[in-house]
Amino acid sequence: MAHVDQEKIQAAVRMILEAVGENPDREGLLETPARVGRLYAEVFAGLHQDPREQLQTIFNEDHNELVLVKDITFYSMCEHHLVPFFGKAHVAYIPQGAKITGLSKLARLVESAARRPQLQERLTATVADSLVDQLDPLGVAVMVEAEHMCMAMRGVNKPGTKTLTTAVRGAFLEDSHRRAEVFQMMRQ
Ligand SMILES: Nc1nc2c(ncn2[C@@H]2O[C@H](COP(=O)(O)OP(=O)(O)OP(=O)(O)O)[C@@H](O)[C@H]2O)c(=O)[nH]1
Ligand SMILES: [Zn+2]
Repeated sequence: MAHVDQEKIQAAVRMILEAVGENPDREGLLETPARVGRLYAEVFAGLHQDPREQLQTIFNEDHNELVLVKDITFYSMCEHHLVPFFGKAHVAYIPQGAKITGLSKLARLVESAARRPQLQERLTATVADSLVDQLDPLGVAVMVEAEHMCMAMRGVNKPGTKTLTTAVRGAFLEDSHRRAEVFQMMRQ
């Protein structure tokens, strides 16, 4: 809850309720500004973190083959409309120099990068670049599949669309076979 000005959020939510023609003093809405304040503290908790900090657990294990954690569910907030986009991230890397990280740390990395006003492309690139920075791996491949509520419930009104973004670094960039293989494993 740190770093979030609860008083300011509550005043702002009250103003939004008034602006849309609601009565913020009716019984059902009395606690809403406080609830939204707590909600924002949670969904924007990554904003004051450096996602790379999630990768501080490093094991000395000489495994120079693919590591892939698939189907990491995440919820993020579209920075244009402040409504959710959500889906799954698939994170792969090929370690080198006997530097591997804890598997859960890959999911924590996605969480940290997602919990802020975000773009899907930036989320994808941030996950890939954090791994490059912290582990100096031979290669990194990240794929994110998401549905954007701003496309589903308003605007173009197209529920059910899926947006896929990728970020590849190192060996996956240079070797099209490796890249095709890892993308196939991610989509299986
Ligand atoms: N590239 C990218 N675009 C996104 C993402 N999230 C939302 N958008 C898009 O951001 C765009 C914002 O477009 P604007 O024309 O400024 O806003 P708008 O009038 O609300 O646009 P519509 O959604 O088309 O109604 C829309 O096309 C959204 O689909 C994202 O993660 N990446
Ligand atoms: Zn949006």
